[in-house]
Amino acid sequence: MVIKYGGNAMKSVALRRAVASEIAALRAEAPVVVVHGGGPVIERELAARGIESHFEAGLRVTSDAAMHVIELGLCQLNKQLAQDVGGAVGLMGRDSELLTGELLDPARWGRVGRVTRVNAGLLRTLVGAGVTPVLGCLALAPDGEVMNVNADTAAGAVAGALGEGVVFLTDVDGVYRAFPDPASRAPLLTRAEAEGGIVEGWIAGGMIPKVRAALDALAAGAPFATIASGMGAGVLAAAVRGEAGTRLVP
Ligand SMILES: Nc1ncnc2c1ncn2[C@@H]1O[C@H](COP(=O)(O)OP(=O)(O)O)[C@@H](O)[C@H]1O
Ligand SMILES: CC(=O)N[C@@H](CCC(=O)OP(=O)(O)O)C(=O)O
Repeated sequence: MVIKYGGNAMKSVALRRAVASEIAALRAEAPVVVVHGGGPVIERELAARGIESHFEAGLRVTSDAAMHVIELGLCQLNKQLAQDVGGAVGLMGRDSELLTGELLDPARWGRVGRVTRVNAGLLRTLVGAGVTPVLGCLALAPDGEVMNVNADTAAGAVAGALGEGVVFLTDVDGVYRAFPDPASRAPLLTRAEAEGGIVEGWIAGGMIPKVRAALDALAAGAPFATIASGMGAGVLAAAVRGEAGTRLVP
């Protein structure tokens, strides 16, 4: 299965290690591919260099200078995560064309792209050799340079290409029908409900790319796609069993 890891669920070293050990424990049941972002690391690295960045429709507008810094930050995080998980190899999407794609609209977003092809064969080879791929979300653009891909989008594309289930770990227990009330968590959410939620506005901000990536993964053949919390012990395993989080259904 594919585990997407990023955002607030990696804000402290203790949390990062806790999530890594939950991911490592899951491998006793099924092989795992980790796809990660690193919004907090990116923010920190850009701020340290005085590079401002903002989001357009949930995607970070990425200048060439920002792209350079984002790659530095995410590559280092990638090595750290692979080490935390153990028995893993850290790679970026641009390595061996693991993730290739196209730029969305350079006039609007700079070097932001979407994934059109996944080197699923290499991921299967690594998993078959008993190694866990830990894949950073930066992909190869048609011009041979790196591009910035939202990590949820990248994880959804990987799950779809592998035909495997995906869990998106985040800082909330799933999709809430009345955010921020956790009692309003939807255990199941159909495509129609999710699309309605985006239009009506109760699914907003960073939840939109997660829901869209989950629906895209399902459409591409992933057997399940669940959004769950990376903040609590045991939640990941429960989410895989369908006992935590929000499972998107067709
Ligand atoms: N209906 C909703 N249910 C839960 N969270 C929501 C909802 N709508 C918007 N959100 C927001 O989405 C956030 C998760 O997205 P994001 O911050 O991008 O996560 P990550 O950084 O883990 O990828 C939540 O923390 C919450 O603020
Ligand atoms: C295009 C775009 O927005 N890319 C994201 C990539 C990292 C990411 O998605 O990280 P999280 O999963 O931690 O949010 C960004 O630059 O923040």
